Amino acid sequence: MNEEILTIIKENSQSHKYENNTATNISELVHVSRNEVATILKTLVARHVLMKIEERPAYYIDKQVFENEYNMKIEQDVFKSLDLLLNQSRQSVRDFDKLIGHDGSLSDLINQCKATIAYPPDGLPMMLYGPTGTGKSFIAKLAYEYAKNQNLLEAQGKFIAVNCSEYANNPELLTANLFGYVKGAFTGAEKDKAGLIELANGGVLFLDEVHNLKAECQEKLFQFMDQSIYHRVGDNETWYTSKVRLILATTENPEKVLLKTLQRRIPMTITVPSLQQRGMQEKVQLIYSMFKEEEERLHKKISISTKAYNILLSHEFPGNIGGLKSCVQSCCINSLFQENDEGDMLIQLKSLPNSILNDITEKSAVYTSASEYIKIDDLQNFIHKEKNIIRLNEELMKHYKECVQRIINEEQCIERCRDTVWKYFDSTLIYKEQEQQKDFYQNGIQHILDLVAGQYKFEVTNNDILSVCSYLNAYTKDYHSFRNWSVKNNEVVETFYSFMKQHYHREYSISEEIGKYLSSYLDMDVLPMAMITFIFYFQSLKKDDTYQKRAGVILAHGFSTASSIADAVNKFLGKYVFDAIDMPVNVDMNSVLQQLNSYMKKLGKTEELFLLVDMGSLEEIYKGLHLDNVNVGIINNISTKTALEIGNGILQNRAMEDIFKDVVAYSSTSYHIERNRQKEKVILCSCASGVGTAEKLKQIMEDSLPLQSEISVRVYDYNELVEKGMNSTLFDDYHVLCVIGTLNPNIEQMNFVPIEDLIINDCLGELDNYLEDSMTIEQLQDFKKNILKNFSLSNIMNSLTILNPNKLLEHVADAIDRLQIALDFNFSNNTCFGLYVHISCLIERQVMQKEIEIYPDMNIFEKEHALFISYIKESFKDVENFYRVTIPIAEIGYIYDYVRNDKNFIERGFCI
Ligand SMILES: Nc1ncnc2c1ncn2[C@@H]1O[C@H](COP(=O)(O)OP(=O)(O)OP(=O)(O)O)[C@@H](O)[C@H]1O
Repeated sequence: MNEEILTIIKENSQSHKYENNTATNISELVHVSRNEVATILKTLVARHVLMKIEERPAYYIDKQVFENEYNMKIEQDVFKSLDLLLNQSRQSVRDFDKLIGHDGSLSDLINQCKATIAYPPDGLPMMLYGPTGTGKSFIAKLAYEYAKNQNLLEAQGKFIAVNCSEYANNPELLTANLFGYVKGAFTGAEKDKAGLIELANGGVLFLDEVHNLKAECQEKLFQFMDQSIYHRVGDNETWYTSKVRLILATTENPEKVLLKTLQRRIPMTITVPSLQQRGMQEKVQLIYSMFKEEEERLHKKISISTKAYNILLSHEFPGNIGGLKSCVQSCCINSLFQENDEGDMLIQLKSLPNSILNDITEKSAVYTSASEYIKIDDLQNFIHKEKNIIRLNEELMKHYKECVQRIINEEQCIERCRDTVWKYFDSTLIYKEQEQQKDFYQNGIQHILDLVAGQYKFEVTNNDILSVCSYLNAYTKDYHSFRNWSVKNNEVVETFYSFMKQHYHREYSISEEIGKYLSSYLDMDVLPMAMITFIFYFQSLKKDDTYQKRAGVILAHGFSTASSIADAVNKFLGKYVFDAIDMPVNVDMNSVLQQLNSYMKKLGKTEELFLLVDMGSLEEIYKGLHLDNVNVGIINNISTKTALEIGNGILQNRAMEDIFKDVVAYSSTSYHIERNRQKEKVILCSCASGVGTAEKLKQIMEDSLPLQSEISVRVYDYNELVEKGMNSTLFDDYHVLCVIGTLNPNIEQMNFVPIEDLIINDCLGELDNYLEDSMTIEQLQDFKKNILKNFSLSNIMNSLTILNPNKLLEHVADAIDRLQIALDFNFSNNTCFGLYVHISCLIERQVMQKEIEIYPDMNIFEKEHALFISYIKESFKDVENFYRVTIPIAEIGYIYDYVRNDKNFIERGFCI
């Protein structure tokens, strides 16, 4: 019982949900009376295992967890409030540990400070150089505290700070205040006075904004630095001495503002980074601690809207940490009377100072799925990420152990783990780092992900790169704890890892591959628990289209038969083609089917699945599969050789049946194809004028389709359509509702709508016949309305050609007029229209030098229709001259097809 209670309290303590650890809550969870739980809790407090917070209702915190987190020892076991406990933890923090970033961006700086101030015998002068508000004064004060704590200073040694900019207009006064003066040294010097240098004797003198020191004062100062002696102002005789550790600070480049002689006497210049350079983790910590201070000051809890919070995180404060701090304070003042039902003060977007609101730009876009308001205390969850990574391990392990103990099933286990990992990765993305901050490390990871993505056919987004970087950052920072944790849990991690391999072969292979690259490129040793985390994360990666269309899986009995074959074949093919499912040797058919069906569920929208099995009745398998809109080909008795042949066929995009037939011909395999895929309904755009025209036509059609229509539009080469007719493989994959184009391909059983019908004739009624089964009445009406709008002649011309459509039409109309005169008959409106469009596209093709060179039986056409060819040449002479093109015979052939299909031409029985 104690164990169970302790686990609950530990978990809540780790996630800072302390308030959940009340006796009542716990008694409900463990199904034991509240009194009994209260007695147990009391004993645990007495044994210093738990701390009691005596609020109403009282709650409990795991002492060890708290002590580890705050890196301190707590003597007391009972506290009146949580704030008192937190206060104690804060007060116990010594000197440099008070700096946020002491274990991060400022750790080198702190080491430099420590070494300089402790340098024997009396420390060395140091210069802190950095933009305003970055913490130079704070660091100087902490350096003093450090020296004090290390007994480097005399007992009475003080910290004296002087801001030189306050004396900018009166440099003499600064010199006098620093070095002291004697009576009569200047008007008003009524008696001798010791300077600050003397006051600081045995302690630290901090000179801020030192670039304001005039040359004279600088000279006096370096003499003091050299020999620890100086004159008071007005007395050049007496030497005074003082033992002071000097810290100087400036926002200006010391090399430009200080005398060389002074510079030489400052051996250590320490650069303090700007707020932007501190990284997201430290920003969160700063915001947290600033609001925490305000909570204490105002005796109120604070919640902040995610929008306001994200702006605080991403805004570039010119005043750096100081600027952020004043912004936090302004927010609190502006929201003093803004409360929610729980009495929390609410910081909203409107609480931000106007200067920041006016500056909100695109780059403030932040990625968080958190709820609308965040409690300041909850920000803690985003801090200590290094420890979070161990907590993440713990949580994953907990789900897995529950699965092993059969408290939850495998599916639930995977779902919970995935959820946990995604939430973790989400929280690392609260703020998108800016592009220019990409460092070598990030570039390396991007390169690795790109390499692996190419091989495994998935897409990598910028967020993926940031997420992986962020995880690996935390991982390297806390590598030792991670390794210790792994050693302790080694056995379970190993079985967990093979469990993952069995269920997610593809993601497993991706993680392994990335692990290998990380080790060879970035010298990183990725432990199995980190691999497991990646396997869960990579389940979210979007597979690219080719993978999406055709998938392959090898299913075999034996510990690693399937995965060995799959790995070998994938390596050989240089692409990830096959997933693998390893089945225990004596497993029954039901379990096989169960595995397969859950695999099919994971697969998503695949059109074809190649299922390679080692044995078993094909019939038994396909009858047990839940197939939904996917064609499945099952082949048995597979080997590495047959798998390789099939993999090759998949990559070459050969038809499933052809691939299987080839394999069966030389091996003792058999196959069965279960066609279950519903063909996609399409409208085909195919134009004699070329694929380019068809593409543009497709665009207009797509713009006209109603939003929710299940019909899509595809382009198909006109000549291929004419040549192959219904035998084209296109019809295996698609249910073609109709073809729209400039010239009828004359295929039986195929509906054709000439483009001109969409423009001039009210022939849209015909579309009803073709589309009524695939669209609702409303959708059809919308579609037709959009067509009428989008298919005006000028719109078509504008979309189809890059040439000036008005000029082009004028020329074409003239040429067609001439052709009609030569032929001595008038084309029907439809033919005219078709010819306008066709010939305009034809001219554009010539101009762009993309002419059509083939016309079926061209030689015969040339011989038999010489007269027609000469008419065209004559009629289009001006067009040819104007555009400097020559209309080739093949193109004339297609013009002839228009003319020959004209109803007036047919009626008059012409033959030219
Ligand atoms: N690392 C840090 N952790 C916590 N608080 C910090 C940190 N750095 C600075 N601060 C806080 O930010 C505020 C500004 O710091 P500080 O005045 O020391 O900056 P500065 O560089 O001396 O500025 P200036 O150049 O304008 O004098 C102070 O309130 C300080 O306590």
